[in-house]
Amino acid sequence: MASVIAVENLSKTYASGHPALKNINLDIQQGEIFALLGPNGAGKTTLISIICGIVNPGAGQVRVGGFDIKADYRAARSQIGLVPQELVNDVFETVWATIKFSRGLFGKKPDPAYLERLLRDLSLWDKRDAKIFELSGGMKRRVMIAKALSHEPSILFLDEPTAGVDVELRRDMWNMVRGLRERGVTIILTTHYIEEAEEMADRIGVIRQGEIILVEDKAALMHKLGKKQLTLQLKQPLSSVPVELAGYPLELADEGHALVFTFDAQREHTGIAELLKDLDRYGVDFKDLQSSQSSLEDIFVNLVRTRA
Ligand SMILES: Nc1ncnc2c1ncn2[C@@H]1O[C@H](COP(=O)(O)OP(=O)(O)OP(=O)(O)O)[C@@H](O)[C@H]1O
Repeated sequence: MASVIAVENLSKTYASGHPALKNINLDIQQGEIFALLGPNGAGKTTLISIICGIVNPGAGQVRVGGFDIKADYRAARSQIGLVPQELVNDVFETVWATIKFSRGLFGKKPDPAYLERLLRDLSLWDKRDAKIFELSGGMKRRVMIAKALSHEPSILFLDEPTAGVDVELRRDMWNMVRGLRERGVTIILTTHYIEEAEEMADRIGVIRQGEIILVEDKAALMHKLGKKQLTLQLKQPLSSVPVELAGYPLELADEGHALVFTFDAQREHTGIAELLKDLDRYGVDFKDLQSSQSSLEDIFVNLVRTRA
């Protein structure tokens, strides 16, 4: 697959002297949904802002659709739609005027049919003649999305798209993102919500203190790092793991009422059969058992913690 965004050796130090990005290398593939995950202050917005030409890059090179963001700014920028974290709208304009104007900014020919479809998709058609200040917060956010898509970009950036939005809007957004992807639009989203990355992304990048510490196919990431746990509800509580079972990765939980065995689900030999035999041999009886797969959240927390 062709890469639509190529970031090479990108570093950024703000005037304050803060190194926000350190030698970032990243390729975004055409048509993928890429989730950039990272804690507060990791550099997500800085990276997006540089790619979109809002913040000056320091060292390094960024190409969008083959165009250098500095030398060919207009060509690069016209391919991008950006939904920023904060709401920025001229509040006295109508919804319709706002998106019509935004399209015009990119030198695109008027296309009322396209804009109508856009507003309908975002459940804003009924509000087309309303002024922005008359809208609810969620509707204003929808207008931001409509604005970002008004010039039919092939790449859409969503910076924390669902921070503070209700369940319904979040679901609508996810549906919209999937619909856009089906039409070949490349989507890059930043998020704190790991469930969002888990639900939406094809690939996940983790950024921490200005460095990309991991880029991986979501499925491969979960496959590679995902551990499974077997939880046994004990008939009699234990005060400690019996010494005879010390060789197993076991932990007590639920105040001694449960025994948790962590294993690698990818290995052929999980050790479960031996464990169950040994539990029987050493008289540890259980009344129930269940297994669970670690979520991307567990993986992410572990990753950030182990690198800290
Ligand atoms: N204009 C600026 N001047 C100086 N420092 C800045 C500026 N903008 C951001 N920073 C700093 O750069 C670092 C990265 O900030 P950035 O906004 O890119 O992080 P983020 O990952 O988007 O965080 P969040 O999840 O909180 O939005 C932070 O330490 C921040 O304080």
